[in-house]
Order: sequence, then C-alpha cells, then structure tokens
Amino acid sequence: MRLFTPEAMREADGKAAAMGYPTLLLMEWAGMKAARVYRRLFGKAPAVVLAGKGNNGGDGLALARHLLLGGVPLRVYAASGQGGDALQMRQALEALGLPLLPLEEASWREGEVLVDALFGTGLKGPLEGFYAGLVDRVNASSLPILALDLPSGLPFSPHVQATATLAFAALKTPHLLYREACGKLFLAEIGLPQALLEREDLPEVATPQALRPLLPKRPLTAHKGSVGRVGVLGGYRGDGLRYAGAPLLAALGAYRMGAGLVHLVLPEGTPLEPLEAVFHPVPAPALPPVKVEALAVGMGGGPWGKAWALEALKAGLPTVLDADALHLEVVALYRQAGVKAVLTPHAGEAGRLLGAPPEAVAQDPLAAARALAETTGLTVVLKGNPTVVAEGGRLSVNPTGNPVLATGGTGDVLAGAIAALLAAGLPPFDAARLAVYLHGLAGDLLAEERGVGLLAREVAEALPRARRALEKGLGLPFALV
Ligand SMILES: NC(=O)C1=CN([C@@H]2O[C@H](COP(=O)(O)OP(=O)(O)OC[C@H]3O[C@@H](n4cnc5c(N)ncnc54)[C@H](OP(=O)(O)O)[C@@H]3O)[C@@H](O)[C@H]2O)[C@@H](O)CC1
Ligand SMILES: [K+]
Repeated sequence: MRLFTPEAMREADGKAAAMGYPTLLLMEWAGMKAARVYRRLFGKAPAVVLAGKGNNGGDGLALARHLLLGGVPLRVYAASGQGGDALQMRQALEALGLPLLPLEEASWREGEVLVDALFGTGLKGPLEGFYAGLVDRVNASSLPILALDLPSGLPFSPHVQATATLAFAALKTPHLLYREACGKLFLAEIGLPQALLEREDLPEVATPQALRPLLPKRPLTAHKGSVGRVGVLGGYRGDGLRYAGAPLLAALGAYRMGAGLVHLVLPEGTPLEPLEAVFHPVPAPALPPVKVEALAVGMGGGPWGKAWALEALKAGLPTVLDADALHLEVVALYRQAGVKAVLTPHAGEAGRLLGAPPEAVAQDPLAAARALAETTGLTVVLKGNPTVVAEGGRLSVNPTGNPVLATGGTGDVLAGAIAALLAAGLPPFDAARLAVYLHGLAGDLLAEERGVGLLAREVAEALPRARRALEKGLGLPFALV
C-alpha cells in the first residue's frame, strides 16, 4: 500500500478522469462508504453536515443523501458555488427535498454528530478568517466529528480534531503524520482504477499483507543454532552501571523476536539477565569470539558507545547501531567496510547526525529518514510517530504503535528485535520494517488491554502475540471499508 501526498492523490483523480472514468462514481462511492461508517459509529444519531464548495464538500453532500435515504435526521450547511460533480450531488440532494442551509449559519446542539466535509486534498494553505473560526467552533463543540478524507485544515493549523476520519482511495501523508487529528482511521476503496494506486515511487505504508511473507519460517528441524543467533554489545562501567538494563532489554527483544541464542557482551558487574542468554562480562568494550549472525550495539553504552561499535565492526556482521553507538565517524566506518548496518535514531539523534534541529526532523520524518539513509548509505529506522524506515530510495512508513510505547527501554527492545531478524537472514530493510511493525503492534495490543504504564519488557513479551496476529494477516491499525 502506498502513501500518497495530497498532490499525488489529486493527480490520480485527474488521471482517472482523463482515462474516461466518471469521477461522479468515485464521489458516489465515497459518500456511500462514508454513510456506512457514520452508521457503524453513530447509528441513527442526528447529523450536521458541513460541506465546502469543492469535491470534499461534494463527498459530504453524497453522504448526506445516503443518510437521508437511510432515515438519519440531518441538517446540511453548505458553501455556495459548487461546480462539476459536487454540484450534481447538491442537485441530487435538493431533488430529494432537503433544503441546504448557508454554511455561515452553521450551528449544532448536544446529541448531534458533526460531519466535516469542508476541505480535503485541495487545501492550498492555512485556513483563515471565517473558516479558521468555523474549525475552532467545531473543535470546541465537544460533539463527535467524522472527517471526510482529511480533517479540514491539515496539514496546517488550525485543523479539525476528528473523532474518526475516513480516507478515500489511499492514505495520504497527513493521515500518518497527524494521527492525533484523525482519531480512528478508516480507509475506503472508492473504485479508483487500481493501476493509479500502484506507485512504486511513493513511500510504502507497511501492512500485514506486505510483511507477512517476510516472517522467517521455522522448519521442524530447527535448532537454536539454525534460527539466528544475536550478539548484544552495550552498557557502560562508569556512572555506577546506570544504564546496565539497556543491553538486557535488547537481549529480551531479540529472544522474543525469535532469536535462537543471544550472547550478551557487557561490562563486568552488570546483572546477568535474562537467564536464557550467554554472558560475556568484559572490563572494557571488546568483541569476544562469539558465534552469531548479527549484532545489536550501543544500548546503554554512554561514553563506551563508540568503542563498542568499533569492536563490533571487526565482526563484519549485519549490525544494529543504536543510541550511544550513533556517531558520524562510526557510521562512516561501517559504510566504508561495506557492513550491513541499521541505524535506529530518534529525532534528537537523527538531528545530531544530520546537523539539523530535532524539531525539523520531527516535522518531516520522511524527508529526514530519506536524507539520513542517503548521507550514510545505510538503513535508517527513524523512531517517532510514525516511525520511518529508509534505505536507498525506499521508504516504509509504519502505521502501528502508540504513545503508550513512550517509556524507557522500548528502543532497546526494538534494537534487539531487529537484530534477531537480521540474524534470521532478512535483508536490513525487511528486518527493520518487520520488527518496527511488530514492536508497534505489540504496543497496540497492550495499550488496548492495559493503557499507559507499560514496561519495556512487557512490550518484548507481547512480540510473539503480535507475530501470531501477523501470521493470521491481522494487525492493520486502521479499518478497510
Ligand atoms: N475525482 C475526484 O477529484 C475525487 C475527489 N474526492 C474528494 O475531493 C477532495 C478534493 O477535492 P478538491 O480538489 O475539489 O478540493 P477540496 O479539498 O474540496 O477543496 C477545494 C476548495 O478549497 C478552497 N481552498 C483551497 N485552499 C483554501 C484555503 N487555504 N482557504 C480557503 N479555501 C481554500 C478552494 O477554493 P479555490 O482555490 O477554488 O478558490 C476550493 O473551493 C478530496 O479530498 C476528496 O474528498 C473524492 O470525491 C473522490 C473523487
Ligand atoms: K474534510
């Protein structure tokens, strides 16, 4: 599944029209599916539809007709000046005898549901004046809000804070970059010719359909030496072993992602956990002779981070460089040596590597991940909401995960999980996007059950459940309608 920019989506709509596909059908399907989602979420609660003068408004008018025909009480406030398909939708609604009210008079009361059909992909800049005021009033209403295609105003502010958003034809960048504004996310197929949606040049939205085939198979003859062994190198002797837990969590992440054996290389004095690991306490960063297929390096390394990474480089194995191992100099050496490496920075670390402020990275994570993959020549997992995986010209945007994962140690678990998949033989891009998806899904499963207050080790423990869900093709964090 591809992630469209609003421009790319408009281009696809235009191409459909140029191919002779009647775009009125797209709008009819959009309205029909939107009415279906409305009924699913709100039953027969009375609707107040706010319709702009463009095609997004046209979708709203089509939805209004389907609600009317379905017996849902409603009022429609519409901008004037529709043309094309939207005008036909207006006429169809009026022909059924529903008078449209002027948008300027829009009002609502307790118990009603707002439908935001003001602006979609055609918005050209921030809302101002009347529309900015309307959006502020909508947000202050405390009524449920169903946004059609995009919460109006995105990607700028002000924008509608929706309870649910129904995207048409494809997800667009704002759906994943402004997840919070979208509320519960739905995606409706509206009959757009499939060929127009297959755009290899656009980023991927990671889905179970794409990722399931990547899951390493485990044959009957499998043994602990055949399914991927991981070496974890991290921790720092100083500061009273303050971050000693980080490599232990990476080991857990690796085991829970299916590693056959985890060798833990850590500073002397570190607690020896988990019991299932093979321990190599060392007085200073070193690479003991361990039989492994991949490494995870740098967690809790502090000032030892660079030394751990340089030691690990001697093995020449696929390596996850995390946290304190993320230095420009280290990264350049891995590239020079032709070692397959996955970098796992958060916005701050990525900013440091790119020489950019963390806010700029967080503002456009797709561009930042792409730039970092380009400058380093390595695979990049830019952690955030959403997490973006980049390699060469490829980008994969992860739709799973939630703020419940924002707790100490979850990044260490992820580093270990990626290493486990590298050890199982997956190429770095696949190991990264699969581990990121499952790690996020584990967090989603737990968030639903328990909410805030998770421990990183519990996320690790939930990885097998996430994996089982993916094996069944489940786990897409938005609903297809
Ligand atoms: N075949 C299709 O095309 C399909 C499209 N579909 C739907 O169409 C949507 C896209 O429709 P769209 O292109 O008509 O744009 P839309 O989001 O309604 O907004 C346009 C209006 O906004 C105005 N405007 C712009 N910026 C502004 C600003 N800053 N502040 C104030 N006004 C501003 C602009 O004014 P103008 O520039 O013309 O003066 C114009 O009036 C898409 O999201 C999906 O819902 C589906 O039905 C499937 C088939
Ligand atoms: K909208």
